[in-house]
Amino acid sequence: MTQRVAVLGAGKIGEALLSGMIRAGFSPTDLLVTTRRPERAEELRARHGVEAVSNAEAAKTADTLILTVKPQDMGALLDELAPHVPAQRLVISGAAGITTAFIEQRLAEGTPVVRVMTNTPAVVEEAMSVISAGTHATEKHLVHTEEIFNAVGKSLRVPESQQDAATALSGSGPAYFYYLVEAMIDAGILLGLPRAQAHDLIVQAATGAAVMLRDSGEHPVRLREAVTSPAGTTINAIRELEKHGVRAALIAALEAARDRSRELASGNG
Ligand SMILES: NC(=O)C1=CN([C@@H]2O[C@H](COP(=O)(O)OP(=O)(O)OC[C@H]3O[C@@H](n4cnc5c(N)ncnc54)[C@H](O)[C@@H]3O)[C@@H](O)[C@H]2O)C=CC1
Ligand SMILES: O=C(O)[C@@H]1CCC=N1
Repeated sequence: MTQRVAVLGAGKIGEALLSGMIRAGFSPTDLLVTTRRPERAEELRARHGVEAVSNAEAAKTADTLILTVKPQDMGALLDELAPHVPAQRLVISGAAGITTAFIEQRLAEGTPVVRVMTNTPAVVEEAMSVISAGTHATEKHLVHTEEIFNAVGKSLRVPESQQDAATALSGSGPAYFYYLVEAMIDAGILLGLPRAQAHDLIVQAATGAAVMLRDSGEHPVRLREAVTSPAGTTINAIRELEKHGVRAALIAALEAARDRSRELASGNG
């Protein structure tokens, strides 16, 4: 049986998911999107061949609803959807912080809800999507959610109590790496390299390091030790990183992201 999937609030994450699903073999005719602006709907139609409908129409006709609006917009969207979502529709939330309980309280009793935290590498099928079941979501609902999110990368099931931490690690994670790359490009400029060259050197170093982290089976400490020669260059850099508290800064940063995810649970921003 064909399953219709609707992406409600198709912005950056919604479109990344949509395009990944289509590349993975979902038919655009089985996909619906909703947007706030008509121009955005037209853009998505032109790029992906998907139909844009109202939120109420999506709720009535799709078997699975994926909500990819900002946490602060979730309450209003759920209020709009509530009269139209038939019992037993699978509702998947992709919003940071918003709990399955928040959604369950606003929809019909017994609605299966799944919470997912994915990330932007979905656009290159390298997402990490962290999945948790709400009160009424069954194994079948989790498997269906995995089918969707595995189209754009890897997935992992976790208890919902770990979602805020997962958001801090993998949801926001790409931003930390971009930030580090940006800072290292600046360092290249300081050392006298042209910007384009500094960019290429650091991006390739990052890509190589990422592939080794993923494929070598080695612990990151071992990989770093292999780069760090006695009385060599790398240890001088590491000493500066330690002196400036970079490890402690990263731990504090991720803790702050986790705390913000918890705050967003209220849906009030
Ligand atoms: N950007 C990221 O790296 C990640 C974002 N997320 C989560 O994904 C969600 C979306 O984030 P982005 O895609 O970055 O934001 P975005 O702003 O690009 O997309 C949200 C879209 O929802 C639309 N929208 C809002 N209310 C609507 C309504 N009532 N009906 C129809 N459309 C509506 C907005 O017009 C916008 O286009 C957020 O909840 C965020 O926490 C999750 C993982 C990573
Ligand atoms: O910054 C945010 O709130 C979203 C959620 C995870 C990544 N971006």
